[in-house]
Amino acid sequence: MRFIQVEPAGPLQGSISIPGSKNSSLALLAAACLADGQVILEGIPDIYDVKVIARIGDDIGLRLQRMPDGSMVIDPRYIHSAIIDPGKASSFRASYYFAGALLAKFGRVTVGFPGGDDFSSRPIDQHIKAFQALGAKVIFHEDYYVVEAGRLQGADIYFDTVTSGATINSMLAAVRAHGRTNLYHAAVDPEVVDTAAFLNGLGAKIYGAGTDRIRIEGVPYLNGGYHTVIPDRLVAGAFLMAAGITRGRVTVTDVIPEHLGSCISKLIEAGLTVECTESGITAYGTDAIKATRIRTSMYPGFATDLQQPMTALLTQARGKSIITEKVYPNRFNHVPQLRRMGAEIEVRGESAFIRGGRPLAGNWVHATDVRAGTSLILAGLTAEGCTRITGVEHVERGYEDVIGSFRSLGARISLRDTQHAETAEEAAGRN
Ligand SMILES: CC(=O)N[C@H]1[C@@H](OP(=O)(O)OP(=O)(O)OC[C@H]2O[C@@H](n3ccc(=O)[nH]c3=O)[C@H](O)[C@@H]2O)O[C@H](CO)[C@@H](O)[C@@H]1O
Ligand SMILES: C=C(OP(=O)(O)O)C(=O)O
Repeated sequence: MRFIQVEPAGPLQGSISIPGSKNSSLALLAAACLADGQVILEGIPDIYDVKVIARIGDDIGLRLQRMPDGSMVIDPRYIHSAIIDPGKASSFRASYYFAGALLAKFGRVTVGFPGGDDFSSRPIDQHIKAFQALGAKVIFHEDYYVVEAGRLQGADIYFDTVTSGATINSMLAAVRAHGRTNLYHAAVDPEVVDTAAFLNGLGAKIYGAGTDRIRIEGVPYLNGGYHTVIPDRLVAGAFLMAAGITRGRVTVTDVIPEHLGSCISKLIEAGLTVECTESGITAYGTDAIKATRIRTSMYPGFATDLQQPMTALLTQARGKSIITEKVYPNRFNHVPQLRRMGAEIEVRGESAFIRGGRPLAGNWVHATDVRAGTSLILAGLTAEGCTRITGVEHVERGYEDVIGSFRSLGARISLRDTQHAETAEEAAGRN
């Protein structure tokens, strides 16, 4: 069994370039299916979820090629099937985008139910409602669903809740529908804006992305094109928090600081000094991290995906912090693991009450999901002794070269295997 080993190494220092956003990339790769020509995407991270999409591509005829410069060339012209294998679909969340993206071209799409991080119920009722509003019929089976439509017809769609996934999926389905679609109560996340920008670059007519009302005028075809994915604000935020928990100094480069507005503001509230340039952010840790209160919400609020590393940081803040999880009220799987390291955290309802300022101690802990993994790595960076984190596959869903990145900042972190409890470097040295 693989595990990540983290040992104390003092303050993290240095600068790190942030890869493309996981959540945007997953939407863009599915959106590329809508094109009628070749697409080049720059900045797609090398993560597990992207590898699964490549395997889905092999099944359905979507050609994906990683070039030596890291860009991805995607050719959707040879797609011959709109059946997404349930096993592959359920191994990540964003498989639902294939439903929206393939519907207009094929008229019938079969997709397994979405997987991804399992921290509570994650309904897709708003995706279904949008497909139905556009004239599609949705049929549910035990481990997959079928969406079919003779011809998609533009419609007015009022979301019952703000959802980035359903907003993006509705854009995908509506972009080649007949006539106008209006999305009301739409999510304003950067990933929504990025997907709209990509599609508009191919010739789509999407207006208002980034506001809560998006208008889409359907077009009969889309060209090929080129696009660079936005940087991963969630990876960037976690590195800034790592500066905080180790009392170090970390600069994240190639980011869009505006995407991290609520995160930066909370880090300052917690006592960190944060400096921004046009495309970089530097966080300076402090010996006196302050307790604070967080309520997660959809963008531009404090992201639920940054809640877990922030929980780790607040274990080191003197006093009582309260984190209230409004997006996924049960998303506290990291808390029992942090408690195994000595953190004093109590979860009541949708809130975690943290009595901070206690030293943490290394232990065997399990990453139940991608951000739980980051939370535990951060905790391990400040803990006494050795922290060993299992569930590496979850971390790999969201982070490209997590080991190399933290090491470049001075962390003592390695990927190991219980079967051969030595690192690749140690093995190389031995031979
Ligand atoms: C692949 C991807 O991009 N994942 C992100 C996406 O997930 P995901 O797309 O699943 O999240 P959404 O933005 O859709 O969810 C936001 C809220 O809407 C609710 N909801 C959503 C859809 C629906 O049909 N019905 C419904 O009630 C959810 O339960 C949640 O409370 O946004 C989440 C919220 O920022 C992030 O944590 C995930 O990292
Ligand atoms: C919840 C997350 O991912 P997914 O929606 O892909 O499960 C995440 O990235 O934190």
